[in-house]
Amino acid sequence: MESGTDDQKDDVVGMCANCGNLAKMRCGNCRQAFYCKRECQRDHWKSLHKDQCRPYQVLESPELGRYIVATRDLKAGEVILKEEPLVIGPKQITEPICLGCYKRVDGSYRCQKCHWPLCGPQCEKYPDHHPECVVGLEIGSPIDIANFDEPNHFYEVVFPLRCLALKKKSPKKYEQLLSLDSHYEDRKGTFAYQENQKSIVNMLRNYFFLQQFPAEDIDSSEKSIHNVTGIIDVNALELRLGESEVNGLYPNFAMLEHSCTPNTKHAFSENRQVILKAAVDIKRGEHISTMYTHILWGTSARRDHLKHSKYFMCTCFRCSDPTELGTNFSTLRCKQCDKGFMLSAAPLDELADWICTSCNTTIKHEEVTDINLKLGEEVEKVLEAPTVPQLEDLIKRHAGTTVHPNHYHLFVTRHTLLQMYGRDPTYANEECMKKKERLCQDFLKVCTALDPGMARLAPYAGVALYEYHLAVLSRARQDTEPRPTNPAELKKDVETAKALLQQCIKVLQDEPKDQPEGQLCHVAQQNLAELRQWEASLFSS
Ligand SMILES: C[S@@+](CC[C@H](N)C(=O)[O-])C[C@H]1O[C@@H](n2cnc3c(N)ncnc32)[C@H](O)[C@@H]1O
Repeated sequence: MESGTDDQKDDVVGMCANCGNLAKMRCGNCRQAFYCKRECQRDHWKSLHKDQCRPYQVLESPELGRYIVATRDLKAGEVILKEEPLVIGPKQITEPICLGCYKRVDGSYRCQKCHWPLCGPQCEKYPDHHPECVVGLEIGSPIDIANFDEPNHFYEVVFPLRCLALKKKSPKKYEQLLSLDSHYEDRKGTFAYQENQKSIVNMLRNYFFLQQFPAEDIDSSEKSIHNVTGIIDVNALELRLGESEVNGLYPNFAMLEHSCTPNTKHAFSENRQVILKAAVDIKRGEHISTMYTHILWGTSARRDHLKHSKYFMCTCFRCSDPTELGTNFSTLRCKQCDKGFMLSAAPLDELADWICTSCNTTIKHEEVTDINLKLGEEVEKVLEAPTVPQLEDLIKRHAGTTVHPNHYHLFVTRHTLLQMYGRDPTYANEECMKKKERLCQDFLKVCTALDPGMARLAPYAGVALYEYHLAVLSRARQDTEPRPTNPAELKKDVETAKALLQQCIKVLQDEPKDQPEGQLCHVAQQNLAELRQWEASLFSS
């Protein structure tokens, strides 16, 4: 059914998309197509517009290249885009997986034609597997995989090969793929380029003899292969499947620009369509963004990652603000005075000094990098086999002397600690549960400041909301034996626990059902039903 016409009246007129007459009405969904009358809209919807109607348009600027803006106001949760992948395949570094269904393999079955490990005969038939099967079959080079527990370098060629094979299989898709940004010139001579030369370009050309295939079927020049690996690195999306992670290229999604406070989130359907939703309300004309890097990294780590993997320096609102939206996610303590904090004097200049907010002492950026590296190493070591006393000690020591309590290295440490209180009976007493509650509150405040729409922090916030409800409930349960001493307080706690579970479910509802976050959402739903029953039994008479 076609979308309605736009009720928002403005004075803009255009040409009817159906008959070419002067028109004042617009399609209510995209606000781009004009119509002179309802019948024209209906006819145009059926003939063309149904496949083209979308609430955004692609624009271009010298700073961003192509990017996307909303053509009408979008509500949080609204679907902006649904799209099939052009091509899908293993990530560059992966343990051996089936090239048909992407489950882990143990080597007990090999494709009868090409000898790539698969799950069984049924997976030989998947069209995804066709390109490497044809190449393997024609050339007969051995697929020499013996260890099935560690990443294997053979898989590095599969995704680029599948991209190159589109030339013959689907020239239109190949054209779409080649229209994506590869940053070929920026990549030339870089470490990634040199590594790809060995592991992908030489492998495809010399081991799989790609040049022997007709040029009209497959591009096998060094430049073409590098170009395709650049397109993958710059544009591919990661899909988490049950047993593995794979990459997919989605050409419309690839037009989204990066922001460190993205206004969209995305998920994948069972048939691997990407579904992009607004994470917050987006106004007409606003840029629509996603996030290419890690939201829980500090500014210099994020910008460095974007510079080396996506070839641009981020200048977004969060990167430009030395306090990172008031969270102090990268802030250090001043070693000269005991009250000041050190912030970058110019966060968009990676070489800038850092300056104390209280005594104006400055330090060099190298010293900041050094402090972060050392703290990162310490945190990583403790998180290998964390205990409550170790985590408490680490946070107390560093929050008191080295970094701001919200510093990103301590933030992930807190996320582990808030889950540990209450699990181990030694750390489940009243005092520990109070600490758990406070930790969850502080953690969620930072989550909300960094990512108001929970575009990326949903898994973290979902866990914190769930743990917070556990802390509140543990207090509530203490007051029920043999009968509530303070029914008003008890009621308040039960209400709070219910609200936290509801929020947890809302935050996690789009998470994949086969991943821990999706499973936690299910547990929270069950807990909420049980809690309602308990509440009814408590206050029934
Ligand atoms: C996935 S592509 C996005 C589409 C791309 N602009 C195009 O025209 O094909 C990623 C590339 O877009 C550019 N880009 C994306 N977000 C940006 C941002 N916030 N600032 C500057 N450049 C950005 C960078 O060149 C980046 O490597």
